[in-house]
Amino acid sequence: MANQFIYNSFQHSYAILGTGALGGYYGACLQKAGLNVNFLLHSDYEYVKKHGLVVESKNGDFTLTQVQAYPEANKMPACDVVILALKTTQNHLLPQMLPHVVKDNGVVLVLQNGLGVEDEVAKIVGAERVMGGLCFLCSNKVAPGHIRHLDYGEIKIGEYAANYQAAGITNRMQQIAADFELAGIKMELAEDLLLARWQKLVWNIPYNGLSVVLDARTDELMSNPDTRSLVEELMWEVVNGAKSCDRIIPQNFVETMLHYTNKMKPYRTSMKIDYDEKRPLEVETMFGNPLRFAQEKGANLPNITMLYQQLKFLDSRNCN
Ligand SMILES: NC(=O)C1=CN([C@@H]2O[C@H](COP(=O)(O)OP(=O)(O)OC[C@H]3O[C@@H](n4cnc5c(N)ncnc54)[C@H](OP(=O)(O)O)[C@@H]3O)[C@@H](O)[C@H]2O)C=CC1
Ligand SMILES: CC(C)(CO)C(=O)C(=O)O
Repeated sequence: MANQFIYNSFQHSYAILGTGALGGYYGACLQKAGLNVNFLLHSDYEYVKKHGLVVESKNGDFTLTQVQAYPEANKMPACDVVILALKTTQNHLLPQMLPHVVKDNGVVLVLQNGLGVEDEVAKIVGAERVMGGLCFLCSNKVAPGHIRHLDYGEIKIGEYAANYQAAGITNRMQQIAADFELAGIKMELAEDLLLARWQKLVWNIPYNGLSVVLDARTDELMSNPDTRSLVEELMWEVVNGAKSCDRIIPQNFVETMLHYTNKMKPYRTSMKIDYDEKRPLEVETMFGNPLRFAQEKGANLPNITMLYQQLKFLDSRNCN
């Protein structure tokens, strides 16, 4: 809902850990709106330091000729909000990166896909300094310092509490949402982060997984009756996984996700892009962790288990 949040005159400082498709897009939008944003770069640090960031977007292209770019997290200033936008396959770096870059009263906002990352981050910075967010975004990094935003962009954020207990709506969530809304990003507040994460998996588990295993785009998976029914079966298994964790995904949610994907432009999922580029897949956070959460509650998810095993095989062969 546009302008839902009253803007607080105190503006947060932001750190973007991972200036790629997602972090580069949201970070650039925040800077363009006048916020203080610090970017952690990797392979294109020198390039971005010199030339800035280019964003091609369906909402209008823009260039930031100067950005506060850093080659290492421990050279960044401590910030109010640290946006975690690395691929989850790089999360082993977090114990070195996070303690320095988040202020004592700051917060790490995990914008990665999957499940269970907030638990890991809480072990490093404490549960009271963790929030999560689900991004309904189609964006790619297409060249050094060059982000292409293809579609959507809404973010649903939720507070984290130990063991993913529902934590309700807080003042700081509203303040962060106000910053993003100022930057033109549509925001939603979730009372229950675990439910929101399971709901996002209703999309990610079938499409990210099948796109790799079957070498297919979303439109191909939807137009063939066999794969269309496989997608739906996987979605219902995710709904069952959520149920095992006492989270009820409404019946019509599966229909909504199928309809949403039918309306999407043909899309190569991020996992498929990673596979094609021979990068490691986010298989543990997107498949392994949801399976482990459900298994701990005694639930058996056979189709997702099979997809997980196939993806692990493909991933290990692809990266060797
Ligand atoms: N892209 C999208 O539309 C969406 C993405 N997501 C999720 O967001 C997360 C990020 O994905 P996405 O932005 O697509 O991924 P990208 O690969 O585009 O971005 C990740 C960035 O992290 C950087 N990076 C890698 N290693 C390091 C390091 N050691 N130090 C600093 N930076 C590093 C990479 O730099 P370099 O390239 O130079 O190595 C890259 O720019 C994932 O969990 C994804 O599933 C969720 C919804 C939509
Ligand atoms: C559904 C989609 C494609 C965009 O909202 C997405 O969330 C993803 O690629 O992870």
